[in-house]
Order: sequence, then structure tokens, then C-alpha cells
Amino acid sequence: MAEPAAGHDSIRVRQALARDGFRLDVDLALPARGCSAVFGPSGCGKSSLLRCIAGLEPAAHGELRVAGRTWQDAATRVPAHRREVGMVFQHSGLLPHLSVLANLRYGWQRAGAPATLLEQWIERLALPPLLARKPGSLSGGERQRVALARALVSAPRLLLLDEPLSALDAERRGEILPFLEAVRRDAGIPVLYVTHAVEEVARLADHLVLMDAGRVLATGPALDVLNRADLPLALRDDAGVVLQARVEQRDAHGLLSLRTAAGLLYAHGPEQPPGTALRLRIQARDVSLALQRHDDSSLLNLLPATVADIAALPGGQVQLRLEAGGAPLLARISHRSLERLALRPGMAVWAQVKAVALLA
Ligand SMILES: Nc1ncnc2c1ncn2[C@@H]1O[C@H](COP(=O)(O)OP(=O)(O)OP(=O)(O)O)[C@@H](O)[C@H]1O
Repeated sequence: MAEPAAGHDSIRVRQALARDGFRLDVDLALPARGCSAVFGPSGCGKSSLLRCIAGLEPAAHGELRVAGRTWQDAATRVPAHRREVGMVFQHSGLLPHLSVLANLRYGWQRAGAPATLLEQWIERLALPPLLARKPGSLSGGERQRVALARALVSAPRLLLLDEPLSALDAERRGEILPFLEAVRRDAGIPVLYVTHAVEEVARLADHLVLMDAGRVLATGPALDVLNRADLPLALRDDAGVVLQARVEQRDAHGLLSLRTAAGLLYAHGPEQPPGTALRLRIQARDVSLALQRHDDSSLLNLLPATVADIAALPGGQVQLRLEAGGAPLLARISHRSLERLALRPGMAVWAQVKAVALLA
């Protein structure tokens, strides 16, 4: 395999780290812009990889180049405090005796960053009402917003986010995701985002690194990796595909019509102007199949598709990979339904998805 290239437009990470019963061994070239998600099961080495990049693992060997700067090679090892990374962890790590503003000023002053940066992130992360408060009086989501701002006002060259939402409940996660989207869009620096939530990958990632047991299983543009059928992702309970979609309109009841390569789809979601580009995740278990088009059911999303292949799953289920107008789809049905419809590769079917199963 060719060696990953290293240039001003890329992040080169070649790191090896041995611990008792665990070995991290990665060789990656990541884009030096946008959000690269690092995804994989618990204990696969995601946090260790971030710690290596931050310079917090003294035993790690290898090479690290970030946008033209060498942080580590055979002759060099830049110490952690000179790597100019911003980090946010699961818990905010704010200084409890200081106000929000003083926490932000602390990192900002140490970095000697411009005042506009401080003002910019206070505004973009909607922090003005919180500035006088102490971290202990904030909700978990508010604390993480402050932690994000604190990392960004130190003018880092790279932002490392280690499961920043995992201590929050689903509602709080939903509230903070738009702020993370703003960071990804406006920070102008690459973001490495460790998570084990597929929804966060689907929503935020431009690039995806899939890890298992200390190694990289797959890496590439996020949608390509998410939609691959040959990776463990496709066997998870929440397996699905992610489609690029464009908002056409929203009706009086809040139902969005979305244009995708698979066809027009209806989904629920917040008000978004026509033309807005977004990603739509369709889980395999939300897709049912019919041999004919049924307009007499409550199902709103009816897509003509062709069966590409069929894989048996444990527990009497099967997963079908479908082609729908050039877009991939997954459908998970019972083996009994497969036999009842006598489904085979190459057959034409109608893929049916409830609109309430889709969240735009
Ligand atoms: N400080 C440490 N000392 C010794 N072993 C460690 C240490 N930190 C992590 N490990 C081990 O290294 C391996 C990788 O851990 P790591 O935290 O990087 O995984 P992870 O993918 O981030 O997991 P999770 O999703 O559960 O946070 C695991 O086997 C873990 O037990």
C-alpha cells in the first residue's frame, strides 16, 4: 500500500504505542480541514490516538505532521504544551473557582490570541448570558459549550474532541450539535472528533476513521465509509445509510420534503430554508419492502429500488442491500418475509420508509 502523503493540506499520523494487552498501530493521512471522526468500539484506542497526537503519550513512537509542522519524527518531539492543540473531553475540566469569562480569558491570555477571537467564540457559542456564572452552576451542555470556546480561544492549529457529548442526554446532545456544526464550519482548523455515536458521525464528519483493536479498519470520506456494506458498521443494530439531501419545502405540519439521489423523501425536522443541504440517515430496520407500490397505506416514502445482495443476520433476520436511483439503501427484514416475497438479487422492489422514522 502506498504511504499516506504529508503536506500542508494534510495531517500525517503514524503512531505506535504498546501497553499491557493493547497495541496501537496506526498510519493515517487526514485532510487538514473539516471534521474527521474517529469511530470504533470501546477500548479500540480512539482516546489513545488523540492523546498521542496531543503529545500526552510519552511512549508513543512514530511521526506526526500537522499542516506542514512536524510535531514528531525520529529526531523531533515537540512537547505537549507547544503543540497548539485545543482539547475538549467528556467532562469539561473548567476551573471551578473561576467565572466562565475568567476560564475563557485564562486560555486566551496564555496563548496571546487576538481579542476578536475571544469575542467571536463567545458570540458564536451563545455564551454572553453565562459569562458571570461559575462552572458548577451550569448545565452539562452549557459547560461543554464553554469548554469548546475555551479550547478555541487559544487559537489552536488542531481541535481534538474526545466524546464531548457522551455525558449528555439525547435532548442536550441535540441542542449542542448545531454549535459543533458551527465550530466545524467556522473554526478554520481541522477537528478530530472521537465518538461512538453513529448519529454524530453522520451529522458532523467529513472524513471517517474506523478503528478496531488499535488499528485502522477503514478511512475515507465519511459518507463512503458509512455506506460501505463490508464493514462492522453494517452489522450493528442501528446499521443504515446516510444520503445527501436538499430541502425542497416544509408543509404546515412540519413535514419536510427532501430531494435525494434515491428520490423525494419526507422527513420530520426543524424549519430550514428551501435549498438547505443536509444529511439524512435511514436505518435498515426502518425500511420495509413490497413487490408493488402501495398508495393505500400510511407510508409516505416509497422508493423504487433493485435488490443488490442479501446477507443473513443472526436471529432469523436478513439485511438486503438495495440500489435506489444510484443511492444505496439497507433494509432489514425477517427471513420469513424474505421467503414469502421470494426476494432475490436483481429483483425490483419498493422500499418503504415511514416519515416519522426520519429526522432531518
Ligand atoms: N492510562 C492507561 N494505562 C493503561 N492502559 C490504558 C490506559 N488508558 C487506556 N488504556 C487501555 O488502552 C486501550 C485503549 O484505550 P482507549 O481509551 O484509547 O480506548 P477508546 O477506544 O477510547 O475506548 P472508549 O470508547 O471506551 O473510551 C484499552 O485496552 C484500555 O484499557
